[in-house]
Amino acid sequence: MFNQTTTVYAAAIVGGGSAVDHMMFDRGSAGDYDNWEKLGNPGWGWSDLFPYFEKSVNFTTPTLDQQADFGYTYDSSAYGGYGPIQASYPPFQWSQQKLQWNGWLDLGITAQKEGAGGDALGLFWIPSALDPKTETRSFSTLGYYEPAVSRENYHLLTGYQVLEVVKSLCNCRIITINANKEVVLAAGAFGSPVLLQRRGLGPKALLESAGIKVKLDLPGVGNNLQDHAASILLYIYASNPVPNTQTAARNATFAAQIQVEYTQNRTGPLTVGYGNSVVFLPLPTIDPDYASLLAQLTAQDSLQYLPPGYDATIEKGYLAQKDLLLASYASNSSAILEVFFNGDPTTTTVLQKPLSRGVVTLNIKSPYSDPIIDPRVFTNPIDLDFMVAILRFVRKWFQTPSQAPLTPVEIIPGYNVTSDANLITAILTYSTPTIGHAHGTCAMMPLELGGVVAADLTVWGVKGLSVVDASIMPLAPAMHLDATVYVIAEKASDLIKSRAK
Ligand SMILES: Cc1cc2nc3c(=O)[nH]c(=O)nc-3n(C[C@H](O)[C@H](O)[C@H](O)COP(=O)(O)OP(=O)(O)OC[C@H]3O[C@@H](n4cnc5c(N)ncnc54)[C@H](O)[C@@H]3O)c2cc1C
Repeated sequence: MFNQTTTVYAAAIVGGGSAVDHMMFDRGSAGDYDNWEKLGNPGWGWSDLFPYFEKSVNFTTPTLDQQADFGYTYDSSAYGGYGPIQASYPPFQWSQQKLQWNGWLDLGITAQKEGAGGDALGLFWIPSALDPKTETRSFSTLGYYEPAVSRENYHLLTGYQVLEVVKSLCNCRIITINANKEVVLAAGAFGSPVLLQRRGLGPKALLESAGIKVKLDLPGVGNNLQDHAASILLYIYASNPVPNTQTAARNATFAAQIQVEYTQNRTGPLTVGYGNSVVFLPLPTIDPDYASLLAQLTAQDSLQYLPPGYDATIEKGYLAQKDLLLASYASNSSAILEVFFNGDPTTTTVLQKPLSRGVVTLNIKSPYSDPIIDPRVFTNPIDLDFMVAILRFVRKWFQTPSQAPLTPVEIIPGYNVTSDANLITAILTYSTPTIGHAHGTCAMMPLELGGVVAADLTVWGVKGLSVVDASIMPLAPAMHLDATVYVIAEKASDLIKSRAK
């Protein structure tokens, strides 16, 4: 990013990101999924996906005491099922979080009873992927793999890396696995496109430059990379009551106490993942001047900001996405900003619907080594304008009467940074291109829009090969991705079973 290299996180473990992530378990708004359907994917709108959300999760309601202590609200009808992934609220929250919560109310943000019913907007609680019986992480290995492990036709090979899809390689340390019916790739937004490229399925020019025989020129493979880039607003609370989110790091006695409390009672701060409070806001709420920004975007030649060498089909697909994004930005029911907060003053402000697009390619000099990831965040300058509006808005939150008892003091970027130009410099300095939400690199879209997989998740033009992971999401939804990745997998299982008949 910005001519620098940076660390990109990708889980290398059975269970993938769900085994290591922050356990925030939420869903996007209905319109985010409806946009997928509008991009030429019948069966992928909110009403089609809702049954799979219900099927994949088992939600446990917080106790009455927890509701009274922390203010948890929920609507069980958004969850329904008795699925493999446990969602629940931890029996602890930091007291400072209440003041932060009230700060949003001071700004006129509406508190929602529940965000999982297709209306993930405003201020609301989200559960953790947390088993309430053990107060431990609930994730795909426990929820989906372990119940199936005893099946004779199910084998998990650990300690191996997939090098290529279907190729005989004679080497004693390399094994070949043949598929009778279908190969399903689920290597994530960085892994899946590179496996396709190694197989000769991808942008022709890239494959030729890597010396790979082109089996099918599929320009979209590895393109359309999106993530939720975030800027950090570093505050301290000068009057921060102890204990607070920092106490365990600074006080060994407290750290030991909370460890004992967790081990003995399964209560206390160690039951909390990252946190359970979020605010998701639309552009009109954040930026009073949003109409002129959108007029600029309408007039903008946005194709000039795409990665060089984009194929005409991908450009067409991007313009279709831009039309949907313009409508989303103007709407009060589509979020562009997320702030997740847990009582800590350091705040991550996350852009939910970026215009910029990145690229994942194999390393042309060494196709079997790690992929080359170019997130290209903020390459479309309007993304920076969004971030400027976002930072200005979130600063107001720190200045609300409710937060005053904590005495917030801005450290980064600092109160003297006020002009657009200086805020942009700060954003470029203090941002991360990823919060682990990479997606879009094997986009589910029609071939003529630069798509890689069809609405049944099979790779265009290839028999018996499908992709089932976050890489198929064509357009960034406003949420943390895990719950939706489970939904993609649940729907894929129905699709695979129906074509196996
Ligand atoms: C630090 C971090 C925090 C996050 N926090 C949250 C959160 O709180 N809530 C939330 O909802 N989401 C969160 N996410 C995002 C979420 O975890 C991911 O979006 C999600 O796991 C993506 O699922 P996936 O199946 O597409 O890919 P992954 O989960 O990445 O799974 C891909 C799997 O394929 C394996 N793989 C890749 N290449 C190969 C190969 N060649 N051979 C063999 N195996 C291979 C990988 O090891 C991995 O196990 C977070 C992500 C990160 C990194």
